[in-house]
Amino acid sequence: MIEVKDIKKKFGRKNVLKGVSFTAEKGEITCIIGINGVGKTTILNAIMNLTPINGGQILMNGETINKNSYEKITFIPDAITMLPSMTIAEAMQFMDDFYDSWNQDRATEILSFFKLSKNEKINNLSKGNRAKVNLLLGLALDVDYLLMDEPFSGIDIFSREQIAEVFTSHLVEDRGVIITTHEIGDIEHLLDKVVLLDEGEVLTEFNSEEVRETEGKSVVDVMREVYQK
Ligand SMILES: Nc1ncnc2c1ncn2[C@@H]1O[C@H](COP(=O)(O)OP(=O)(O)OP(=O)(O)O)[C@@H](O)[C@H]1O
Repeated sequence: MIEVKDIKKKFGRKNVLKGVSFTAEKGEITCIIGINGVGKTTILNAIMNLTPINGGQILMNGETINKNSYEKITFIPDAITMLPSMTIAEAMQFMDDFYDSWNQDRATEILSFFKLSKNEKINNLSKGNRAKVNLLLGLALDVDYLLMDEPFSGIDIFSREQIAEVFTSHLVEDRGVIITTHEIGDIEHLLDKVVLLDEGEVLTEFNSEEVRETEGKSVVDVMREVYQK
């Protein structure tokens, strides 16, 4: 489990995170929802130790997150970080050379699932296909936790549907996934847990299935209630 406990982050005088807490379990998809600029990426960066925090704690399996923990987590940013002149095959080779946890069989499986041709240059890919390659490069690592920044943002409905399918497949089964989004749209059914952020604070954290069963409410219903207060 990843536990984010009362983390605080300031940029200059701006209090971006004012004491954010939530947990993300293995085998579940946790979604951090909030409008643009609310601090979603900052939370992921804090978990990855890419930005120093001004207070609070981040634990993984009960221990303060540390160098060893990062062998079990991967961060998939919202845009591909490989050189655009690389082919997909070259990007995969790069990952293979760089990471012990790279799983070539899984990469090949995702490649064919997305119907991507590995000789295509990243530069020449559509936005949707670039998002898929980005996802592939993260998903093919054998790690317990995947952090994904806006994996559905700005891509067409067909690519969204294909990416959504991956989230319900064995490719993420048993792993803990944290995704961020500012629009819940058609991904609601994928989520186990929802964390609603506003003005640097968590407004509520809930299990979407539970709320659906016990209160008959969708995630969007809860969002309307909480944000329109
Ligand atoms: N390195 C930085 N220096 C100064 N301010 C920053 C820095 N990084 C982020 N911020 C500010 O912190 C706030 C939160 O940014 P963040 O990128 O975490 O938001 P977000 O919720 O992920 O937004 P989006 O949905 O647009 O990606 C914003 O106001 C942003 O301008």
